[in-house]
Amino acid sequence: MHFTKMHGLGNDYLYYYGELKNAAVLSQKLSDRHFGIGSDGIITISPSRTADFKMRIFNADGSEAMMCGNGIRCVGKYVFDKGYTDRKKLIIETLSGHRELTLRTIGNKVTEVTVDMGKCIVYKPVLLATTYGKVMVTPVMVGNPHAVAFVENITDAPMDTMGKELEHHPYFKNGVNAEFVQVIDRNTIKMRVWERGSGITMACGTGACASVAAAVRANLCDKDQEITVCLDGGRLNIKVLSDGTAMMTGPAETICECEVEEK
Ligand SMILES: N[C@@H](CCC[C@H](N)C(=O)O)C(=O)O
Repeated sequence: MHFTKMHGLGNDYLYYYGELKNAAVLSQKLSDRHFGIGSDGIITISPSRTADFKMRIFNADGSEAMMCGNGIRCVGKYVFDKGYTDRKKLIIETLSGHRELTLRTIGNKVTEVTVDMGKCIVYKPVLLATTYGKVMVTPVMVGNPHAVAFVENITDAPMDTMGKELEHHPYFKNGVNAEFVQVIDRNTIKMRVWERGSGITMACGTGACASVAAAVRANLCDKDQEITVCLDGGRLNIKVLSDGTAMMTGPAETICECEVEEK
């Protein structure tokens, strides 16, 4: 089996062209950073009846996700760099609907991708009790569920305690991705994430959109403005438009090609 390991700001997945029958099991095995290749999960790419391509996302624990912001940029790079398309505007089918990509290239390689991430649905903040204390979170849907908590200092963010616990908090029936956000100024935020199904990752595209949407709701950032989101793995530019649509721009990179023998 042939996989291509790619990343968007260190959020790394193994990309496979075609359908995988045992994707959930393979994702758990291959994502293991000691006994596998090491990744935050597997993403499959295949032809679509309603769009240019279809993507499916499997977290490192084998659960299937509805959407992946860093992953969808890499899908754009994958299909263009490998010659599955020569178009620079693409529609990708995901479990949360269709998303439009605009590819930027240098030579014949994609370097950066802008994605229309669809509308972010921001809910009223809620105060949740955890073993580690109470936390105010803003629930946001970006095709997948997020809980955004604003903190004073991102370096002290309780990632593997409160973040981990929030993933399975009873308030979120299907689990949640937990983001801790420090607002630096009206154009810049810092964000760290505990991802549902994968744990701490270097970056999360949907999480970055959710964080900006929550910051706009709290009047900490402005809509229709490019906001820089600083993540452990680098920076993303996010703009939340007046109708709630998030536009995300960021890099996509290929790490290596991998041959896996099924045992
Ligand atoms: N890393 C992703 C999100 C991947 C899915 C997520 N863990 C979920 O279960 O919803 C991103 O860049 O958006």
